[in-house]
Order: sequence, then structure tokens, then C-alpha cells
Amino acid sequence: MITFDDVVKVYPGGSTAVDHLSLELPTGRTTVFVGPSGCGKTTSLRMINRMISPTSGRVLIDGEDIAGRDEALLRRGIGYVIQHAGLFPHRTVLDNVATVPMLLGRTRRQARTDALGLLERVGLAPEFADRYPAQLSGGQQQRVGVARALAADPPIMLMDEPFSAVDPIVRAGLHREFLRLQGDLGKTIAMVTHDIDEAIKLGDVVAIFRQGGVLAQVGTPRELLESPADEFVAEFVGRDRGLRSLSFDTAADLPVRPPAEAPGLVLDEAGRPIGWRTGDGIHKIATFTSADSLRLVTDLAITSPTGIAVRVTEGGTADGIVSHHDLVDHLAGRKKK
Ligand SMILES: Nc1ncnc2c1ncn2[C@@H]1O[C@H](COP(=O)(O)OP(=O)(O)OP(=O)(O)O)[C@@H](O)[C@H]1O
Repeated sequence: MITFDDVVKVYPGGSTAVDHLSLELPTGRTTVFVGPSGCGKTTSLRMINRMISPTSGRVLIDGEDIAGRDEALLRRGIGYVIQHAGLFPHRTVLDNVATVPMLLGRTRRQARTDALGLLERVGLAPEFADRYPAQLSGGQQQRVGVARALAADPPIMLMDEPFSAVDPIVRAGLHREFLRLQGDLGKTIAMVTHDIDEAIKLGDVVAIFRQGGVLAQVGTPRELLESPADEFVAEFVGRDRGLRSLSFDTAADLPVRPPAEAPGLVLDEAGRPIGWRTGDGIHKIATFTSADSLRLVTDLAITSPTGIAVRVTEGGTADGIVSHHDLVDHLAGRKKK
């Protein structure tokens, strides 16, 4: 666990970048620091590897104040990924990843073999290994940056806006890979972003900062969406937070009615939905299973030409329907509980 214990950082010139921060980052989990520009996210992150030292207060790793730790040893256990990847431009991709393990005493051969394995883990084909960073796309460079930070197998990873320099489609791919990789590796990760959607998607814990380096709220994404502490947090997580919080609930408890009650639902002989019959022909149908989120079900009901979403079994047979009226009733009842 990483602990911020009443940490203050005042830069020379008097600006308070971090104001009495007390926060715990659980081991093996991703904690995301999010907030508007200049609210002290990067400063807080860099205090974990002592690139910046607190003006007062302590940062502890597993209960030990890092101020007393040897800096080089401390950083060996902490990977660091930054925006634009920060790769060595005159070294090949493979050497970028292999450099740190070599510095740590691995043989060149072993380090290069490990590096190839890491590149594969972050989704880069071996043919990229001999290229130089400038010959890669932004998303590919970012993957190399992640592989390089993982090369020394540090238990802690600091990531400062790692995915912000790429376009939304590439970013969505990197997010999926991040979640898969973190699912396998279970590192203790502190990540900075200014994008609340990214924070909610990737964070187990999200810490929202406000101007002046003050922690506005810390909690799970669900807690932040369902019970924002104040107006600032409510505004920051977005007006559509109610709808977004439906992503965290599955349709498992959603009451459904028999498919036969849906006018215009066309099924094949096996009972699998084919489409909606309306005045102008058969419309494509999208379905959900009980494992899908209430957000998806709501979306399906709203976009369906009949206002009805159809549930299917794992085998694809229609086994229930829910209208948007049913959904509203269910959501209203759920809120009262
Ligand atoms: N080296 C420095 N000297 C003086 N002031 C600094 C220094 N670094 C940062 N600051 C100030 O401290 C405050 C917090 O900066 P920090 O970079 O931690 O914010 P941030 O939330 O990461 O911002 P951004 O999202 O824009 O990167 C800002 O007001 C910034 O101007």
C-alpha cells in the first residue's frame, strides 16, 4: 500500500500544489488521480518515486517512510510511464525495453529475450522490435513505453497521462489492453489523467482533485457516480452520471416478460430473434443477456424501434423482454431500496 500522510507541497514562489493530502493507494489495484489542469496530480504522483519531495508530511510504501529509502533502490521497484512514451530515440524498440534489465544485471541475451516477450504482452508484433521509436505510431510508442516500464517487473507503476496523446479509437484499444494486462499482473498503479471517463474505466479507486491541490473526493467509480460529495465532484463526473452508474449493475435481477408479449418480434424456429417487424419491413435487432449491464439494456430499449429490449440465453434463444417503461419502473424501485 502507498500512503500519503498529510502531504503538502509548496513550490518556491509560494504556490501550493498539494494541500494536506491524505490518501491510501491499495496494493495490486489501480488508483487514478483526476482533476482539472494544475490541481497537483503530477506533483502527487512524482512524490511516490521521490522525483519531488514533500514540503511536509510523509509518503509511505507498506508503512515505511520513503524519505529514508535509497533513491536508486526505491526507483528500481517503481516503473514510470509518461505521455508520448519518452523513449530513447536512437535505440531500437527492443533495446528501449531491454536497457533497464541490462542495467540491473541481466545478460544482453536474456534481457532481449525478455523484452521480446514483453512486447508481445503489450500487443506488439516481433517485427517492430528492430524499428526506432520515430518509425512507430503514437499508440505503438505508448505500448513500448508500458513494456519498458514493466521490464524490471516493478511492483509499483506510475503512469502520467499514459494514453492522452493518441486518438480515441487507439486509446480505447490501449484501455482494453491495460485492463487485460493489469488483470494478469496486479501491479500497484498510480495513474494521472484529466479525463474522468478514463478514470472511471480504469480505476479501482479514483481520487478527484480540485484547484489548489485539494483532494475533493476519493472512492470507487461507482461511489463517485452514485454519491458525489459536493457540487464540484457532481459537475466533474458529469451530468449523465446516473445513466453511467448503470454500467456497474447487471441485468441479472431485471424482471422480464415473456417474448410472446412483444408485438412485432420475429423469431426463427429455434426461438432466436431475427428482427422487429414494423410498417416498413424487418429491422435489425440487438439483444442482451443477464450478464450485460443495465446501461446496455437501457440503450437497447431506447434505440429499438418498438421501445423494447430482448433478452437471450447463452444459446441465443429469446427468453424475456423489457420495455423502456418497465425499465424506468425498475430503476425507480431500485433507487428507493
Ligand atoms: N517546478 C515547479 N515550480 C513551481 N510551480 C510548479 C512547479 N511544478 C508545478 N507547479 C505548479 O504546481 C501546481 C500543480 O502542478 P501539477 O503539474 O502537479 O498539476 P497537474 O494537476 O498535474 O496539472 P496538469 O493536468 O496540467 O498536468 C500548478 O499550479 C503548477 O503551476
